[in-house]
Amino acid sequence: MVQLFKFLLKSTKTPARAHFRCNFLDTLRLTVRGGHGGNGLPKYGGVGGQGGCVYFVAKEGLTLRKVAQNLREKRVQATNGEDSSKVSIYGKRGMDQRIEVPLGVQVYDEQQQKLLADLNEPDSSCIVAGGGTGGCVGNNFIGRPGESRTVQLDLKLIADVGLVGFPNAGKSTLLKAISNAKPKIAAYPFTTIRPQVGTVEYADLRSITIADLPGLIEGAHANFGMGHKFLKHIERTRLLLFMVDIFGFQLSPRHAHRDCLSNIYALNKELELYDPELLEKPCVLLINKMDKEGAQELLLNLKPCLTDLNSSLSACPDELRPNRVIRFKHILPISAKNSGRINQVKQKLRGTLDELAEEQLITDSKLLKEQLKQRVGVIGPKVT
Ligand SMILES: Nc1nc2c(ncn2[C@@H]2O[C@H](COP(=O)(O)OP(=O)(O)OP(=O)(O)O)[C@@H](O)[C@H]2O)c(=O)[nH]1
Repeated sequence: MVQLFKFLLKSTKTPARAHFRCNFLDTLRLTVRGGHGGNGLPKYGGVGGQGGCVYFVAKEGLTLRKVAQNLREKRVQATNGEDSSKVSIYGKRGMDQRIEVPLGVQVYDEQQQKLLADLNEPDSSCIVAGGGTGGCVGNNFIGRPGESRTVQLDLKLIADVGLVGFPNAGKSTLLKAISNAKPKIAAYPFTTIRPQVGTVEYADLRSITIADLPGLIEGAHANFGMGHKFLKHIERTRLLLFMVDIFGFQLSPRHAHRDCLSNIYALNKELELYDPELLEKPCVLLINKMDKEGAQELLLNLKPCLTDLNSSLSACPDELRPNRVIRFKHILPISAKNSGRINQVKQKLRGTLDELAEEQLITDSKLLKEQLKQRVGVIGPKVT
């Protein structure tokens, strides 16, 4: 009986709505310190060992949560250099501290508000706290302290496609239908409370990654809802996939109902307010829930506006009107729930990404040719 009561009391202690707590960690603060330089030995001209340094290495498949679990104290210190001695005139160098961090991490110096490194290549590394120099003639044989700073690790997901849309548009349903991801789907807004990444596979064994970036609502730029907490992840995507509900969206009874066209402008505006450069990326628009009754009629009315979003801008409410309207490469009406036209979405995404890669290749080769020409101009025979 006592055991039963103990169990019941224990179970009531579990915080309510545990599934709402976001396990996704995308920032982490660490204090790092390089090792102190060892002291020299003036009598014999001995030099102290240099302090070890702290450095980060980017690794695929790691999460910031894992890093945080491994470094519970959030403090990393490299070991000190050894003092010079009669038996070892040159003191041993201190041991370096190697910290593996997830790929896509940006490292900021908290005090100086300065970007120290952008680790977006596998195995790329950066020294975040150098070791102090060992004692020698130059410093009166007194070892110097190592660098010390507080760094902020800011993780930005790297995905080919960024999926953006207001809550309940059907983003998770699409992600589930198109990729290997298993997101939670429900008929209420904010079901997805952290970014989800899925991989889409193609018959030629190539694959692309799609990140569902939730929490975007009208006014997110003014920090409404989750604000732009997750929108930062979009910066590293190559293609933006917008999704809207053909029937529009209403956040709550207190908010106005926005029709599909207003939602397209509202998404455009939110992204523009966050970073206008995002609108330079190739964009694809999906109009979802086409299986529902009345959807075809709505689409028919919407079609003239979709073909020229600029000319319909005058009908857009002032607060939603963007300065620059997105030019969508493709606009596809779909039904994510019934997998209607999902294959077409897959092909369009792949086609657009392939085109983008080709353009990049051409620009790169042009740049390379230009650099070669310049180099030949400097070291090659002079052309008269
Ligand atoms: N009829 C119909 N319903 C759909 C379709 N796609 C999604 N839904 C429904 O719309 C609701 C919301 O879908 P989600 O996939 O959770 O939407 P979401 O955009 O991920 O929503 P958040 O998690 O709030 O960001 C669910 O009840 C889905 O079953 C569709 O093509 N047709």
